[in-house]
Formats: sequence, C-alpha cells, structure tokens
Amino acid sequence: MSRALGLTTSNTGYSTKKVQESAEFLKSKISIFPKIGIICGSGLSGIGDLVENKLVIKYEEIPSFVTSTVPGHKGQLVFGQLGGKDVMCMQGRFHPYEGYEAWVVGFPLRVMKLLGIEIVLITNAAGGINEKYSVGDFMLIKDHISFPGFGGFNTLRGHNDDSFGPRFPPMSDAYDKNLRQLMHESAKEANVDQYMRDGVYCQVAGPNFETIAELRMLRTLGADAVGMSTVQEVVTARHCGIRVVACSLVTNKCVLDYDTGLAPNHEEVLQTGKERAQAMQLLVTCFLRKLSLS
Ligand SMILES: O=P(O)(O)O[C@@H]1C[C@H](O)[C@@H](CO)O1
Ligand SMILES: Nc1nc2[nH]cnc2c(=O)[nH]1
Repeated sequence: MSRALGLTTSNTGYSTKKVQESAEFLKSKISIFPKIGIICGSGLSGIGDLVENKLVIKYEEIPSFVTSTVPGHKGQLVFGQLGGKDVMCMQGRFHPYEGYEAWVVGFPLRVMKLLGIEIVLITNAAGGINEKYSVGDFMLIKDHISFPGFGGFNTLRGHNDDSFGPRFPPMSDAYDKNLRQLMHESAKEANVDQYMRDGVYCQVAGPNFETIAELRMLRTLGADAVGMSTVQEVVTARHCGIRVVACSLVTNKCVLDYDTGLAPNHEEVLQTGKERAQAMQLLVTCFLRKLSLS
C-alpha cells in the first residue's frame, strides 16, 4: 500500500506520533526555527520562490506527508527568509478532492505547531461570487462557510488530543483582526489597496466547479468567493492556537447567469495566478516586513 493510501484509509483522526515524527524529521534538517508559516494557493507558489537562503524539502521525504497532485502545487516545503522574517512556506497544499481525509489535509498545521509556528498566512485561488469583485482582486478572508465541514468533513473529527487544543474550539475569531488590519496597511504600502476586498470564503468539496443554481444559493447565503481548500487548515491552526490571516486571489468571476456560454477552468485559475503573482508577492512581503513578532 502506498504511503498516500495508508493515510487516506481507515484513519479517523490525527496520530500524535505521526505529527511528532514529521516535526522531528524537519527539526533535524533546519537550524533556524521560523514563527511564520505560509501556504501558497493554486498558481501562487511564486511566493515561495522569493524566499532567500532556501532550504527545500520535498513532501515525499517528510514522514507522513502525502503528495500534492494538483498542477500549480509544487509539493515542497521551503525554509528561509522573506520580508526580513524567517518563514516556512508550503509550496502546495492538500485538498479534500484529492482523496485525502480531513485530518490529512490539516496535518501540516500540527507539524507547524510543533516547530514553533505562531502565525500562518494562507493564500488560495477562488471564484468571485460578489458581483462587485473583478478578476485579479484580492479578498482578505473575514469569515468562512464550509460545506464539507457541515457534512462532517472536519479535521478535528475523532480523538481529541488535548495537548493541541480543546474538544470544542470556537471559530468566531478564526481570522485574526489585528493581522487583517496589518494586511490592509500592507496593501496600501504595496499600492494594491484598490484591489483589496474583505469577504466571506465558502469552501465546497470540488473538484467540479459549481452549477449556476449552486452559485446562486451561495450568493444568497452570504458567500463572496468560493474555493476548494483553506478551511481544514484554518480549523487545525486555530484549534492549536496558531493565528491566521488568509487571502484569496479572485482568479475568475463565477458565472451566475444562464446562456452566457462561459465556464471556469483550472488553466484560467493558474493564468490569473501568474498575472497577479507579482502583486501578491509584494503584498505578502510588505506584510511580513511590517509584522512584529513577540
Ligand atoms: O489550492 P487552491 O484553493 O488555491 O486551489 C483552487 C481550488 C482548486 O484546487 C483549484 C481550482 O482551479 O484552485
Ligand atoms: N469551487 C471553486 N474553486 C475555485 N478556485 C478558483 N476558482 C474557483 C471557482 O470558481 N470555484
């Protein structure tokens, strides 16, 4: 059985031993312990390319890490410096639609916790539902709705390891107010504030894009953008006390009308990522420069 299959079947929750093994492996490779984690969304791995004095570790080498199977996700960890801060950057994430259990998707966040990460900056590619949004906008996530979560696809399902966090963690403060404020200030400094929105991210399971009726429903429910990731990472991070700031790149406008003949596709998502890579990198770098760590 492959490692990936070993993690996707018959497990109903995190194995603390596996988290510790991964963390110990990484500790044996690094000499500087960053306090900031970064997760690159689809087409946004350029953030990791900017890291200086890189130490790159492929996911295949890390015990209990699975592989990134999606184009636009490199599948490696990058340690080094960005914006004057030590960072640990995931170039590639794990998505539920790849067949991974919820806890597998959130697993790297627990490893981050054991390595001493205090803040995680999460990015993703998302479809814009809010009619005021344009392709290329950034949406600072202020809250989320998770359909997989409502359906029981939750990283915290199963045994609760109290050493990480409580059985019933709140999520009303999932997206850190002060970090969001700092991101807005960074957007001004990076001269991208005209593209900056605040909104609600809605996670769906994917991998198919939404029907028009589904998108109309999501709009009615208050979703501003829709994507297929992020929430398992956020829930895992918040459970163990890692502060979260998350930003979507609106890679496509969701089609909410019949008869337009328009349809989203992954190539368009990656293309927008490419076109907006520099702006996103500038925003992230400015944010890191302004961030003061305890
Ligand atoms: O990893 P993210 O959430 O950035 O990727 C989005 C959602 C799907 O994986 C993909 C669809 O094109 O982009
Ligand atoms: N579900 C979903 N995910 C996306 N990721 C990027 N664009 C989209 C979209 O339109 N829908």
